[in-house]
Amino acid sequence: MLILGELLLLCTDTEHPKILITGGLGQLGVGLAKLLRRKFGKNNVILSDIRKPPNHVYHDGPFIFSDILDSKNLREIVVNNNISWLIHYSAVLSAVGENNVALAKEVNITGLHNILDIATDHGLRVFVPSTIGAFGPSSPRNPTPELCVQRPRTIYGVSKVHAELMGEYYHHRYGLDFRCLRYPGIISANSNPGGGTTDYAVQIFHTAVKTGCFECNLRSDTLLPMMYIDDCLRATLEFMEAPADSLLSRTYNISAMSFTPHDLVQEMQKVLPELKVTYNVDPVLQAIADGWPMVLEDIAARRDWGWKHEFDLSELVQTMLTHITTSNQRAQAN
Ligand SMILES: NC(=O)C1=CN([C@@H]2O[C@H](COP(=O)(O)OP(=O)(O)OC[C@H]3O[C@@H](n4cnc5c(N)ncnc54)[C@H](O)[C@@H]3O)[C@@H](O)[C@H]2O)C=CC1
Ligand SMILES: CC(=O)[C@H](N)C(=O)O
Repeated sequence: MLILGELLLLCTDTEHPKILITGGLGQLGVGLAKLLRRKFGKNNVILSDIRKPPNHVYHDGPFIFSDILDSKNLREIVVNNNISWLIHYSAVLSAVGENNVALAKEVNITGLHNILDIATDHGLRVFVPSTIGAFGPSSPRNPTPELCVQRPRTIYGVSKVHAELMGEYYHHRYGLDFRCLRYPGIISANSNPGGGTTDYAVQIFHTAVKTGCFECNLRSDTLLPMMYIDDCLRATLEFMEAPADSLLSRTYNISAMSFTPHDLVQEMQKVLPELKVTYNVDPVLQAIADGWPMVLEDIAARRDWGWKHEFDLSELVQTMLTHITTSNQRAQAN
């Protein structure tokens, strides 16, 4: 006969999803693993990547090597660990992708095919993030609705539209529980961005605190949708938990705020009045940003599964500066 403790353990094990995060050592994966582990238990969330994790990540919970291009190995990991949710974070982002189209095609398209096939074969719930980069210059840019023309001009954007369409196709054709959010540019203090067009909005905080100045690679009036990482990760968890019958769509925009470099600098100068910012525009990045949404409309996410952001520009700036200043002080003290 089972004693109460064993019974409770069995219930928790069956109630909690067993989650694999691919590409987990990038800007977003470690934070998501922390959030999911808090909710579902440390051992129910496996972080994976093709790189060696820093010590604190290795000791925080299960980590394994997984190359999404090795479909046999990926399948073994899913089967051996009884995975039920797959969070597919591996990707080559917009700026890196324009410098290496072949790599972006392989990781973002071939890799995605492996993920969708394995998720379908094993009945997984699969999350694939899309991006504001899935829109292009012919999309309405202010605001950009959920459903509109999508003709991106980057390999990153093309591969993300492909992911949205393939995932929705697998959902309708094979019943795959595919879920996709179009993230804005994500701002985080403890993790670095992986080579995108919106990276300036993270780098500016670190450089400003360290040196008091910053050289921005986008024009001062470039309006783009952005979100603080805590909102992004919470949205991902809430969306994954949403009952399937509440989801009228499988791909949603999510939005929090839009700002230009000028707006961001003005807000930062309220705390760092001496901050000096100069502009040295990168024409490749500027052309990408000029084709992306200025404001993302997210009515459907708010209506269907209750999405609500918490951080606006002033909260973002205060939180980022507090985090960075505190961790710099801690590093200096050690
Ligand atoms: N960070 C952002 O502002 C936004 C991110 N997203 C999406 O969210 C997801 C996560 O983004 P980030 O963490 O910022 O990306 P990132 O570029 O920081 O990290 C991507 C990770 O993928 C890994 N990776 C590359 N090739 C791989 C392979 N063959 N097998 C397994 N892993 C591989 C890399 O080692 C890296 O750790 C991506 O799909 C990205 O497109 C979408 C919109 C905004
Ligand atoms: C918005 C994104 O998808 C990413 N941060 C990028 O700039 O490529």
